Amino acid sequence: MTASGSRAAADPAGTGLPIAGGRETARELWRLSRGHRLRLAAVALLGIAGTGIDLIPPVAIGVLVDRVRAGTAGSGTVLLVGALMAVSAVLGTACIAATVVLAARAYHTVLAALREQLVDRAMTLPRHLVERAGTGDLISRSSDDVTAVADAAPTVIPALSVSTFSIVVSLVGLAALEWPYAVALAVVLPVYAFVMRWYLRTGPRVYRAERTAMSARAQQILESQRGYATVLGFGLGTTRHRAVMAFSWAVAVRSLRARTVQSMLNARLNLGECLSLAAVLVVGFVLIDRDMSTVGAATTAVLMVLRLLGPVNQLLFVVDTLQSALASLSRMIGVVTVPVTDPGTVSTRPGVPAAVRLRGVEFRYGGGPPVLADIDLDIPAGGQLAVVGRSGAGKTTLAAVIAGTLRPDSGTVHRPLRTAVITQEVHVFAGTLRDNLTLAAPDATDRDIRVALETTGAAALLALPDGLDTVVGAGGHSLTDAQAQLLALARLQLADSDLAILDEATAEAGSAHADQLDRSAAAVLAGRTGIVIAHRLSQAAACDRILVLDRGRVVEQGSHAELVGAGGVYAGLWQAWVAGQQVAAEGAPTS
Ligand SMILES: Nc1ncnc2c1ncn2[C@@H]1O[C@H](COP(=O)(O)OP(=O)(O)OP(=O)(O)O)[C@@H](O)[C@H]1O
Repeated sequence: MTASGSRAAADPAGTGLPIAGGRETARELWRLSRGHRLRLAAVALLGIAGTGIDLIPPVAIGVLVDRVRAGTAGSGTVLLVGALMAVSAVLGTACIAATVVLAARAYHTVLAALREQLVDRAMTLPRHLVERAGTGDLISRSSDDVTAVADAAPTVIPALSVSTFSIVVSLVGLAALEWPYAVALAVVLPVYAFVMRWYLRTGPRVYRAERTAMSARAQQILESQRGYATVLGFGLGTTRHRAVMAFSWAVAVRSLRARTVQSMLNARLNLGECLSLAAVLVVGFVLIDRDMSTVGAATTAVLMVLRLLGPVNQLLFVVDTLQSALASLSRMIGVVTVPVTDPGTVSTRPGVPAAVRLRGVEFRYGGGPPVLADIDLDIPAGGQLAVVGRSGAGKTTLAAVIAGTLRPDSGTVHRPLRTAVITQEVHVFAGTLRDNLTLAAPDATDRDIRVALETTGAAALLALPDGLDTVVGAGGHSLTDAQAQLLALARLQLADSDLAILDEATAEAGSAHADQLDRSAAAVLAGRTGIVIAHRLSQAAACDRILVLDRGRVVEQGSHAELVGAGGVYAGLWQAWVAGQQVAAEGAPTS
């Protein structure tokens, strides 16, 4: 249990889910912004206009200073300057507010689309990928990372856009005033560039380490909860507690490092601020001394720089949150951009869409020994194959490889595009009986549902307290195992897939319901290609062909009669099963 979590922490790139690179993240964001690009152009225009208007007060104050010094400032001048400042404050604020609102609309929509895609993709990720990375990683990406990006967006995006516009517009304004002022500021800018460079090198690494540690901790807690019975059964409480403590401590250490880096950023920003003001003041003094600038112009320059310091600091300050959000964003996009399937290994057979064909299939769990080897298999459209074998022979793995939830390490799998699987763990979703039945057939009418229930011998489900409106699953009416199996079979009937894979679909049945479930399974399989992972050999006998697996290899193949006649492995299993049935019948109470 501990292994997967510690591997994810030690080597996130090797065993975790993929993390998108900078280019991939930018490409995906650009793709997601489709439909909002006009709005983004409006954001840019309004931002430039707003920050431009913001320069009016420094210029007006500079003019006022010069007039006062020259003794030409009357009450009219003061009133005019005041009016200009008031108008610019109203207009500038309106423009910036519109920029922020428009940008917020754009990022909320883009983030919602990204979150939707993340959930969609998370549901269909290849199982081997999730098993290797650990579910904790996936949960952390769809919770912690989504929260980190959603929390950061309202502060980062306005700060980023307003700061960028302010810097550009102020530099142009300073150059228009007297070019040496712009040069003085430009000379100090490398200090900020240095701070930014240091931060970009340190920040992402520190934040990624913090998030990875959080993922590993989530995985530990999740595994302790899932394996609660085992933990109690083997008295592993203290060991698990220590493991969770160790992973929590790793989070604390990395969080401390992240906060230290943040404090160092603050100190360097203060240094940049002092240098900027000093540079403009010195240049102003020299220019005034040589009659190249007025005191009013120097005042304007200092006010512009003071106005600029806020946005610059804000920009560098949010780089912190921006880095953290970008790290989360690249983890979210890493999931979204996992390729949907590997077309080279699992695909539909051209010309025979409902047939199944496997050639040279080999499968290993996590690089271990082969669990399936040299599997060649043909099921014609409409044919039905039973897979039998001892426990651990590889039957479930074969079903998952054919269904496409596991990808073979080598060989090819052709299967119908529309494939549905029923596993032993039938999940009843919280919701009405109707919702549960129409999961894979959202357009089905109540009439379709009734027909499917009758065909599969599950009409008894209609007798639940509120019929199709009965709320089942967590918090609702609880179904027996046999009822849940019937529901799954009726759901599969409604989905009307070309290939149905029943993996131990009747294994949970109590003996009283076994015959009913066998009949229901036969009704579902009628008219479509079917694969039955048969533990009850009566199911195998009803199929056209039987495939016998032993330690991942096909050891026999043929019809029931052929295999019984051949006297091999299947014949032995059949004799043992028939004998077991007779003993059970003799031991059964007579009525
Ligand atoms: N997730 C997994 N990781 C590693 N090994 C696994 C995993 N799942 C199954 N195995 C191993 O693969 C082999 C085949 O397992 P599989 O469940 O496919 O057999 P099976 O024939 O369906 O067994 P059963 O009838 O008991 O369900 C077994 O040795 C099993 O321990």
